[in-house]
Amino acid sequence: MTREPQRDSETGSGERSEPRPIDWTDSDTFARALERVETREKGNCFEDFAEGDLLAHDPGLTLTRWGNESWMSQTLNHDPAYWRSDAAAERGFDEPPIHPDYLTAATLGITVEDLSEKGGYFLGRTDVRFPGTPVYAGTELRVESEVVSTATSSSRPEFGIVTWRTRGKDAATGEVLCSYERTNMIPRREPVATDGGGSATAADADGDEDGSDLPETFVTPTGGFFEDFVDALETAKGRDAAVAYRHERGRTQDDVTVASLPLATLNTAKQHHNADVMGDSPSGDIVTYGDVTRSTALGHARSDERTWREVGFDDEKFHTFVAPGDTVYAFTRVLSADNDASIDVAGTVRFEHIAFNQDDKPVYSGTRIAEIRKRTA
Ligand SMILES: C/C(=C\C(=O)SCCNC(=O)CCNC(=O)[C@H](O)C(C)(C)COP(=O)(O)OP(=O)(O)OC[C@H]1O[C@@H](n2cnc3c(N)ncnc32)[C@H](O)[C@@H]1OP(=O)(O)O)C(=O)O
Repeated sequence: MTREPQRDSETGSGERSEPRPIDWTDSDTFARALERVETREKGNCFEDFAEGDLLAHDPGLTLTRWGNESWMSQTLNHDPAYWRSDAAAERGFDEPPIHPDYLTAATLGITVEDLSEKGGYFLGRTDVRFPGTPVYAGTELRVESEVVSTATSSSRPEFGIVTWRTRGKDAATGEVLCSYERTNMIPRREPVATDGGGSATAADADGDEDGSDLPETFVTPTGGFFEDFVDALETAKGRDAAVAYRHERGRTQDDVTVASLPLATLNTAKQHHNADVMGDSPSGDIVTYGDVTRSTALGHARSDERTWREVGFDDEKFHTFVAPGDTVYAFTRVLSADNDASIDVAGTVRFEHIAFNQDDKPVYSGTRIAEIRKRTA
């Protein structure tokens, strides 16, 4: 069978001509080519975001038992209701559900490609709520974000600060399962002139560095039930005292926590899996996904309490990097305990949790509202 010769678009000769061969294995040739070609960039810069913009994120994710169990096991979250069907039934669940931590991490992971893949830093998050829980394995997640604000960073001219409101929805019903407001530092295409400001350090904000603004006494609850938190707060009341304690467990960061867990949530932030690029960054290495750090600290805290239900999280901040080899520990302060939970068998406790590293440096802080089981229930 004969075929019509295709016209060559460059020569018009009528003969098909292959592109000129290039020896890509010659390292000089290849290096010069890399210098001259354009890079097909990923992600958006600060200038690409404007207040009120709506973004529907393309990636979707089916929340699976495997994803949930990987996340929860690697971050030491062992609440039986998320692992055992009898414990789940006792808590009123049809089966072990998807944990709010994994739901939060998956909701955020899906957004990274559009919101923060360009780089920068996850600074903080607030108003994390779960209006649609319980969520079960098999639920398909769709996520959308709205730009709440954009601001110039006075201390870092090469970055801007962007806040988004994100909602993770059940793709089948449209019900909002998880929502929060998150703030990142995002690289600018063009640096701006700033006052060179620089904000106060944690030490400035917190008062004396030697800890002299600390209370005289720290009270530790005698157990993990709601009544134990009430009693400890009662003991501290009217004295120069706080209910605060550290948790014994630590989790050293490894390939699984630093790279595998974020990738399993479709989080494409190069911070977690591109050691080549991150070698030249301020951290000098890949860093742990903020949600892994936070879940790990919360896992340590939950191991010392009888959690009934997670209600929400506020004022979350990421203070410094966590890198492979670093160990994540946790410290908890109990802020209040009120008998106003959604169910009689539990009470509401508000905690402040600090994740810290092997050098006792805080890496994450945030407040948490959780319903804690009553001993008398
Ligand atoms: C997801 C995801 C990525 C990740 O998960 S990365 C891992 C988690 N995040 C981190 O490891 C970041 C840890 N933080 C740091 O290392 C430092 O905070 C950082 C980013 C190097 C900044 O250090 P600075 O000392 O420069 O910090 P400042 O406290 O002065 O903050 C710089 C400016 O940001 C403003 N800011 C800070 N926190 C918030 C906040 N929660 N909300 C709004 N604005 C905030 C602060 O006021 C400073 O503003 P200036 O105008 O003074 O510049 C992913 O990629 O999505």
